[in-house]
Amino acid sequence: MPVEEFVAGWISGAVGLVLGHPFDTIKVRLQTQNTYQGIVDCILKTYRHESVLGFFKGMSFPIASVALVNSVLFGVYSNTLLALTATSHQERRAQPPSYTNIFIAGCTGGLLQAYSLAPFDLIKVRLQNQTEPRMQIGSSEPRYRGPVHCAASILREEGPQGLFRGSWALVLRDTPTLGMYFVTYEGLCRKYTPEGQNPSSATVLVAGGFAGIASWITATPFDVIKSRMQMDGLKGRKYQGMLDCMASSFQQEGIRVFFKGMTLNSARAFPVNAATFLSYEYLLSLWR
Ligand SMILES: CN(C)C(=N)NCCC[C@H](N)C(=O)O
Repeated sequence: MPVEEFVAGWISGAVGLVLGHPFDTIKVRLQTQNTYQGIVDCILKTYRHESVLGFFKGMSFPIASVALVNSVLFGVYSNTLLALTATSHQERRAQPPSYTNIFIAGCTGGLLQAYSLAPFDLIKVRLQNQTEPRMQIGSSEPRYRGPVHCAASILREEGPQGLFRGSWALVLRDTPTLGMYFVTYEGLCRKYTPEGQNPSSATVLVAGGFAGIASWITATPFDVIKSRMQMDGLKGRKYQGMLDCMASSFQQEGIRVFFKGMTLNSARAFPVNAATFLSYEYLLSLWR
């Protein structure tokens, strides 16, 4: 089993994560709190109340976990393609796999990624939603003192299953959309690359960026439900389950609720995934 894909997936994921985290914090707050009037209002309030540090809340745990999560995604994707087509990453330019096989491999990577991501993502969302400014004498103490305290509190108060709250919505968000992510990336690379050659850096950047946008636009409805399910349980249970969360969100806020955070998801997706694919392809070319 080629391990380079796992390592390249880890490093490229970390690069993308740091670039995209401020967008992600604003998006999570807009999806789960109804106190903001829009993107600009949320950015201004976060900055005034919590300084620039507010945008980076909840980032330490994803940085630690991106090794696992992104290497699972890229490693499983590439090794599933190897099993389906008997071609390694290097051979795939000369013998391009079918889009059906790329889709199946992407969905498999997405499914396994979702399971490894679930507890880390839940802790990230809980920390991102803490709006108390850090280290100010006299200000109220945030509920969680950091990722480890957050994980321990969830385990104590909500049990081990509490760490997997929202994981069904996460699986539904990531499985089909990651199939689409790799199909879009490969499709654009092939369209703008002469046959048998490797795509240029510019092509990789653009194809990666658009793959990110396409997948995040389609992922947004389940992303909203996932974030709400993850916040449920903090102050008692509001939803009976995923379907109840979908129905009551729809009843209270209309169809618009499923598109909350879509603009930010798309704006974040381009730079994050352009950087992710560029570093992934670059690292694999170094080890060839
Ligand atoms: C639509 N979804 C869930 C994705 N495209 N996921 C792939 C993750 C890529 C990158 N780390 C990111 O956060 O955009």
